Amino acid sequence: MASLRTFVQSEIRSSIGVKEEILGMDALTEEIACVAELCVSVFQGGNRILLAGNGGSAADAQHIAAEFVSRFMFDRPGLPAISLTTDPSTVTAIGNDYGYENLFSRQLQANGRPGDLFIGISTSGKSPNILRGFKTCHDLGIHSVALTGKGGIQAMELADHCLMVPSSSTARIQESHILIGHVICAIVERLIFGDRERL
Ligand SMILES: O=C(CO)[C@@H](O)[C@H](O)[C@H](O)[C@H](O)COP(=O)(O)O
Ligand SMILES: [Zn+2]
Repeated sequence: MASLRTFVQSEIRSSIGVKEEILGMDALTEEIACVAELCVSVFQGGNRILLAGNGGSAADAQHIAAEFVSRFMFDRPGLPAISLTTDPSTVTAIGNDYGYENLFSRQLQANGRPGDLFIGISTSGKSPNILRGFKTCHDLGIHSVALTGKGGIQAMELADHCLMVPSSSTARIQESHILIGHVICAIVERLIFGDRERL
């Protein structure tokens, strides 16, 4: 059996490989920039960004919301973003009373407003609670963005924008999702608060 160090190196190589592939995809890198501009117009219009995901992607949703509300690269006023995964009372009440598949659609209906933006993160692109979230956005006039992987055709069809990482590995997709999230935060922060010359 190969040494553990060889395994570590091959995992790192595989993660870099997916990111190299994204780097070469003009349509995807263009779409990432386009989603960042959408985030700017949502915030400048006085609206909010709502994020959601399951498992590791729930952590990514919280992580990105925190970058907006607190800070990313430099000090500036907070931007309104909320992760729909972080309130155990809400999560357990909806899960228990309405079913897990309604977890995000119910919260979007309760707290989303027309002009807000929902970022649904699903590596498979098949999680029912995320897909229902996109449908609810459509009904309520909420913009929607899917962060997904190669299999995320349904998510791509339901969301207004889709950032599809060219991989079928959950871990590799998640690693690229957080990279994409950070790039979007960096662009949004600079476009709203200055420092444009560094873009
Ligand atoms: O973090 C990981 C695997 O890296 C897991 O917790 C993973 O997020 C969970 O299995 C999720 O339920 C997967 O959901 P999705 O990304 O397919 O929507
Ligand atoms: Zn994980």
